[in-house]
Amino acid sequence: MYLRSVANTAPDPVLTVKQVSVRFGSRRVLDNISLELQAGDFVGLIGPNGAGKTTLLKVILGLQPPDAGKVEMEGKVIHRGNSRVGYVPQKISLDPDTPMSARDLVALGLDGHRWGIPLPSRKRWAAVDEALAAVDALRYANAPVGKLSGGEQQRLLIAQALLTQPKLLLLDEPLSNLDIRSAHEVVRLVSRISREQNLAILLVAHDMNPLLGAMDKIVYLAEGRAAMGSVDEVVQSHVLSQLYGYDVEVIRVQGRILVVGGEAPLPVNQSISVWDEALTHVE
Ligand SMILES: Nc1ncnc2c1ncn2[C@@H]1O[C@H](COP(=O)(O)OP(=O)(O)OP(=O)(O)O)[C@@H](O)[C@H]1O
Repeated sequence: MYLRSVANTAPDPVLTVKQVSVRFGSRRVLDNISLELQAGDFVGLIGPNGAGKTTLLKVILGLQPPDAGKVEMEGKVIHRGNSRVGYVPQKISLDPDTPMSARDLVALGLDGHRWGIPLPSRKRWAAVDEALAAVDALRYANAPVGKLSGGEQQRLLIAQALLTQPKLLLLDEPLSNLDIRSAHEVVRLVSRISREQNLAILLVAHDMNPLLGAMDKIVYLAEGRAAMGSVDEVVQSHVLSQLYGYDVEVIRVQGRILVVGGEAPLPVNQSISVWDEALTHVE
């Protein structure tokens, strides 16, 4: 009886991905992927180029129907345009002369929404300013967006995605094009928002290093397969070798993690890409 009542009160995970597979032609890009995110989880979705990270985000957003499996938000099958899912796509480049203030850019998060019932003006701007405050961007709210740094622009895009008060925030490569310092600032910001708003966050990156110590869990994707757990559980030579399908080695140097390819019985360009990643890490 006790066990039953505990089971009944356990909240549904915010996001459940169940045995999802996606094929493009004869190529299986996602192969039986399962993962769960609870409220407040900050999870890094890590993997080399072409591993299927963006495809997985598209499945979660309802933009890419899976060939097998399903995705649920709080126990209900997801649908396209769910206002409870915030999404920041891969970096949009803003023309330096874009005639728009930072505040206006964030406000597009309200106007662009499919349920966009216009809020009374005062409420609307209060919501925009709240989102700007959440990402520490109020001080440049009136600045022209095109003149802001990459890190500042990234904060605005996150603020825009927060406007619909999502339960789940998907960030596709928000750290690419940022220098190390700005990347760490964005990671700290995202980690804080996740805690303060009890928001589940899935952040895509090809380099896990800026996220070490900040993410609660990692989902490592390679060759269409995924392993989820703590960094210590997942980022081990034998776990990653199983995902890649050939021997890779995990090396820890001065607090950084390198994944290097060993004898790869795969096309040369794929093994080189693993080495490239390692070389990028040591730069
Ligand atoms: N609509 C599509 N039709 C055919 N192939 C596709 C399609 N979308 C993606 N792919 C292929 O699926 C693979 C995974 O792509 P995806 O963009 O999901 O990878 P990724 O891990 O996000 O890579 P990156 O880090 O380079 O952005 C790639 O080989 C890509 O070319």
